[in-house]
Amino acid sequence: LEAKNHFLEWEVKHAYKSPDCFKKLAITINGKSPGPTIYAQQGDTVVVNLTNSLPTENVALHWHGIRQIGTPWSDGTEGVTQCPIMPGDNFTYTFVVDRAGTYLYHAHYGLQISAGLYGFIIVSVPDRVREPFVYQQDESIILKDWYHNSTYEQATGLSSIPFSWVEEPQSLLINGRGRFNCSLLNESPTSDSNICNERNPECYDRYSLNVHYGEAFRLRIGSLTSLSALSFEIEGHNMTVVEADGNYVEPFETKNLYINSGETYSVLVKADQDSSRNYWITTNVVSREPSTPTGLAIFNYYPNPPDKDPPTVPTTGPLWNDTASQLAQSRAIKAHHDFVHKPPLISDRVIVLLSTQNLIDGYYRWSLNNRSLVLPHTPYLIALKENFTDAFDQNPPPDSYDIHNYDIFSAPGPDNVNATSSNAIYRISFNTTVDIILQNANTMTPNHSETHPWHMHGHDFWVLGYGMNKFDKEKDPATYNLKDPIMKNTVPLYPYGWTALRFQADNPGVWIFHCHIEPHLFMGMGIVFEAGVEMVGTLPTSIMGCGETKRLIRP
Ligand SMILES: O=C1O[C@H]([C@@H](O)CO)C(O)=C1O
Repeated sequence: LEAKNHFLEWEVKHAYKSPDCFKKLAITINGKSPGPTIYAQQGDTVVVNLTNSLPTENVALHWHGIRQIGTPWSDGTEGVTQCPIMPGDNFTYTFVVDRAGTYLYHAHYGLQISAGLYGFIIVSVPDRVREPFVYQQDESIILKDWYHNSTYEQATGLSSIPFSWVEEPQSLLINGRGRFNCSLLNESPTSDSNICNERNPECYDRYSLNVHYGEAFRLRIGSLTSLSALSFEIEGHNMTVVEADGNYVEPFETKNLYINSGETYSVLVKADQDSSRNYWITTNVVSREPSTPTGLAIFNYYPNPPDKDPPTVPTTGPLWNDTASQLAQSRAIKAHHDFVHKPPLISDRVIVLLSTQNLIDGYYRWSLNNRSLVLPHTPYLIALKENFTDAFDQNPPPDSYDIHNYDIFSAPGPDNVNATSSNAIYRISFNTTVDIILQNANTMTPNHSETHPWHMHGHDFWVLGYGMNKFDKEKDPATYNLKDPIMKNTVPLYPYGWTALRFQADNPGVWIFHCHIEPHLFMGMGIVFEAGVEMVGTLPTSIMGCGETKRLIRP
């Protein structure tokens, strides 16, 4: 059977949207937020011709979980793999979806995920290939936190003195739908009553998942929240987790699924409850003290009306600060016994990344080993291929931090002058095995440490383990799961804890590894690494046009 090509024409443009009844300027694809779902089969080629119709703003689109083997210039990461797509310009992304599974796409520029530029990529198995579970129906739910102020105000606050944090979102959206309580706004009679209006045709009914009694279905759940870690549940129904980030999971049952920004899961659900009524589908903020109401959708048993509210009070989810239960679920996620990819037993290099919040020149920034990432004007991929050594700092960042003296439990004071902004990158020998130990610490607020979902481009990594407190390089590696670790592309780092990963640097290119909380990446929370860039083929000139690359495309 032949692989297919999918040709998609996408126009990125502004539109007023009211997904939770509050009218907001959003960034859409062909007028939609979330954008269209890409459905393809393993081995197919996806071609997206993107036109940037934003009048005053650049754009870039990342294909999250797609490794871009042989096409590192299609990764869609502005400053790393391409110049941004300017207003009025267009750019063609071409890539192979080489593995079945549940993936995402989203903007990789500014705070455009927060503005609504996101969607699903669903890749089915080849014909005649069986998955390790059966289901009658394949459904999907994409989760989003939603802010009412503009992403321009947010970006300004994050990059100003005094610092102004984005705070908690106003709504949680399930498949792009929520319902904000407009009466909370206290609108004066003179204010525009169209700002928040439940009769607005854009303010839809709740999303409704329609099932027949007795059926089993697969539910794909993806999160592209800007900030919030979430718990997801279907009232009265347990879920069996079977897929994580495109990899089959040794099945386990749970009442609620924890999901961080950038993660995808598939769960199996049996419609075996009282079919004379509907049930709530709920999502709640965890990890940060919530002030956002529960996100709601309806689990609808045929033949009840799809929009009929269930007779019960919606579930409020687990305690937001029950880190132990989140950690327990993370540890329960292992590779399916028939789909174990064994990691190499030893690594060639260990990079320990201490994650801290610091003041740099009075600005709030996040740093890894005291380096806060700022992207250069010349994308790394082009700078490295063309040997533009002035394009970024050529001294590599450190592989560790001052482990003996740094106290991860105390807030770095404003007098911490060690952290600096940097565009330096890690150079990794091609095809070597690398461990990354993510080490969490206290923020600048006393007795406060946060959860960060870390996402790697171009690779899946093995999740070797999680622990609390300071990673001990003598003792903790003995606890690694080298037998059946799950492979993922996004993994949580818990408060005051560590997460250990291993990956094979086998994909030639330049890749970013970063916190998937969009404002945190904006504040420098990421690293960039290169491996095998000399093996990358001829770069398309369409990725050029900014920084020093201008000289490459002039005759
Ligand atoms: O980056 C962040 O800044 C704030 C707070 O730490 C300082 O206001 C917060 O909660 C973050 O996640």
